[in-house]
Amino acid sequence: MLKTFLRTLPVAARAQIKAPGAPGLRAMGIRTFYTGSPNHRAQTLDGSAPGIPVEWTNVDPYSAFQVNGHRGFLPSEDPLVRLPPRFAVLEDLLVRMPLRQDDGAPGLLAHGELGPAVHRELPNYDVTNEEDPHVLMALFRDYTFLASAYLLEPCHHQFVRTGDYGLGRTLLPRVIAQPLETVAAKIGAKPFMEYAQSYALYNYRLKDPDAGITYPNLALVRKFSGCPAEHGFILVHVAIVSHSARLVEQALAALRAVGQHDRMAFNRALTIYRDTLGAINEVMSSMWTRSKSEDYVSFRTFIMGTKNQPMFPDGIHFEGAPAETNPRRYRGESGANDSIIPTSDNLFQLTARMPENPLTQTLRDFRSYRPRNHHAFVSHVEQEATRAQVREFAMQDPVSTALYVENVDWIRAFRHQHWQMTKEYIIRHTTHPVATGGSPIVTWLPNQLEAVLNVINETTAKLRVADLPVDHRQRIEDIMARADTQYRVLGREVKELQLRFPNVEAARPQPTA
Ligand code: HEM
Repeated sequence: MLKTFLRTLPVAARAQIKAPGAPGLRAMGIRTFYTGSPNHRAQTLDGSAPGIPVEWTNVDPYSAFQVNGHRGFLPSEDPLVRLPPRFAVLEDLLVRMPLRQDDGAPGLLAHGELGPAVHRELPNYDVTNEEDPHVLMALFRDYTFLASAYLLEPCHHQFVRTGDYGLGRTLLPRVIAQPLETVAAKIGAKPFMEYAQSYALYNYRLKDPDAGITYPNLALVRKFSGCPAEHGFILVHVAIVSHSARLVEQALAALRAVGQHDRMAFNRALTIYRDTLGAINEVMSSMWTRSKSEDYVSFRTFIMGTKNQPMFPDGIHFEGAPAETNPRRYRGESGANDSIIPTSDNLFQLTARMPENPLTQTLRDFRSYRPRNHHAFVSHVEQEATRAQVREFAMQDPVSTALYVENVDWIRAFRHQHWQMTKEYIIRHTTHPVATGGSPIVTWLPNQLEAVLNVINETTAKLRVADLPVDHRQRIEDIMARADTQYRVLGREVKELQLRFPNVEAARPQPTA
């Protein structure tokens, strides 16, 4: 089986794995769940984890993020918590950095001392020889934390004083810029803070290594603020994504079932997918209690991007980088870079039903800010669902149609709750027109929510509800009534908010990097 797997890798990768003294697949972050030959159930090389269908092959076998039915969108191994000792100064700066340190004392950011400390203390570490995927990922996490803290430190203080973000630092010093650029190139990321590879999914540790990835067992590695709301905000994302393995597995199972015209297998996959989305929505609800809404803006400043943001009207410069590569503009960290909703949108062919407008362009642009294997998986699901015509296949059978609608309704529920959170955590506390990822705050999220409500309305209009088995019938009737009301309320809300945010057009699209 190992031979079969090796044949699926690029030549250079094969040579490296087979080289004498090579660290082995696991140490290289390669946890495979595919055999490379079609129509087989996938197997793990160590024979331990549940398999997924083989149609999917991770495009980057070296990445610390392998998408599979064992870990879903989480990294293949829990994040590296501490950097190797040779990076002691960087480690020490990050420990002293948060507004409130672990011992309760104010950290460097609290008094605007991070910038001077970077200039005074940080050497220009040479990272060109770093190859271990987990060390690379930890370095990426840590340099992106430091870069964002450095660039946005003045904005934090201005916001605390005046409620306005003012201007950020625009020159990223070479001691951060150069190693960050090198590490980012090695892992195929943009050299800026990102949701999966830095802020959220590579930023947790297990309090008890033998217990599972559940919220109570999670702690943060890096922080900007150190307040409980920041802890809750980041780790609820991780707890949500801990359910994603099921989705990956069942998305592929559903695609395969369509290919084989296997109605029972399709309905089974959609049932498990639906119930997993239900569980995800439940964890999402825990955000309300685990991260207090009134505290969100106190740590949010540090996850802002440099694209479409008034704090960086001319972008930022990487010191020492070739002139033609400056200035840079990158979207900030955002849950929009999570892969659960994009995968679901693609599986149920919702992305294709989003309106053609700049807001939908933004949705696609967000998809490039994620690990290579996440991006490839999201695209793979889109291509395969389009090729197989998942929606069309579902519509040929009343129970499949009901299951399709019940899944889409959980996507609606996610977006609806998420929109309530955005109003409560952000819009209630600031008139800043742009979200951390650079999207216009009052129109972008409703663009997608409205499209999903449209799909529910269109699909249920074609369904003979009376013919459904009784449990589906009740659910579909509830879904129809709710979608109708939410559609009307959303339209009214957005109109009102646009009046309150006349400056929302400030979020005009800008070129990336
Ligand atoms: C207090 C909690 C949250 C708030 C205030 C919030 C806020 C936002 C905002 C403002 C956006 C717009 C994009 C941008 O940043 O420019 C966004 C997008 C997004 N966020 Fe969140 N978010 C929260 C929690 C979460 C969680 C826990 C997840 C789950 C992983 C998540 C997933 C997403 C997704 C998928 C999008 C894209 C929306 C779409 O496709 O319609 N968010 N979020």
